[in-house]
Amino acid sequence: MELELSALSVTIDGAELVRELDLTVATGEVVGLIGPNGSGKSTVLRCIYRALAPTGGVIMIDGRPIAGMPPRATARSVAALTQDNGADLDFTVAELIALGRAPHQSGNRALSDRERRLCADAMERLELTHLADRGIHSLSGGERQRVQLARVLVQEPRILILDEPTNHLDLRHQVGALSALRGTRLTVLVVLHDLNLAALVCDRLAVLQAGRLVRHGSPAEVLTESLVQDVFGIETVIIPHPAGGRPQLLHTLSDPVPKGS
Ligand SMILES: Nc1ncnc2c1ncn2[C@@H]1O[C@H](COP(=O)(O)OP(=O)(O)OP(=O)(O)O)[C@@H](O)[C@H]1O
Repeated sequence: MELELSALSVTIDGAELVRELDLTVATGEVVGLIGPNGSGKSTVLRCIYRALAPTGGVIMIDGRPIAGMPPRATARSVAALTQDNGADLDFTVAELIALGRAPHQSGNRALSDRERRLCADAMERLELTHLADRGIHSLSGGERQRVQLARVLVQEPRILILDEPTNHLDLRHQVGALSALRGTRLTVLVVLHDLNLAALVCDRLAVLQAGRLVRHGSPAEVLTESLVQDVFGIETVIIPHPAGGRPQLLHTLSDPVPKGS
């Protein structure tokens, strides 16, 4: 399924949070949305999973505007892992993951054998099987984030919208989760702050600055030292990864201000 944003704009209380954004994510492509804090990344995602109505432009799935689709139909195609996925109720891990099947169910039907296998596979893939009966509120931040990832995977969406899906994960789980993402062959739009991981996992990157798309293209086209300086305001050295050649950033800390100055 293809996701297309055309002239997407969001204005709230006179502030233009997103301006005339054009972006297409082709079927099976992983596109990373990057940019500094407050540049509008989550606002764009919120429009796609319909938590926010854009004030201009159109969002289309396979050429059909989502604004006219029944919410349940959108929920069957689009799964979102957001910054505010916190579960209020103290579900167990197994129960919360099974909730991913809700858009496919009617009434209180029990999970089918296939659906139970799907949940068990997702728990295994994200190393959660041993936590199946634990309450969500007793988990660490990283464990909870892996549960939410398992929930969106069992939803079997065609399009995945992910807002910083790895920000609570340790390095091994970050690499594991993003490797799993590449293996899903889903259409993915993902916000990532770690530009090195974004360069490794994404087919293309789109850079937002103050609500505008300022650059998009392959990681090698986008991640240049001048772009990082202009958009993020830091000096960095960019080298090709020894395996595969994707750009990787080497940071330098600024000199500390001498004491007494
Ligand atoms: N409902 C709202 N009313 C007013 N301003 C808002 C609202 N929602 C978001 N904003 C502002 O819009 C800007 C973009 O917010 P957004 O959350 O999209 O940024 P972001 O790029 O995802 O940032 P971060 O990297 O910090 O998560 C921010 O300045 C934010 O304060």
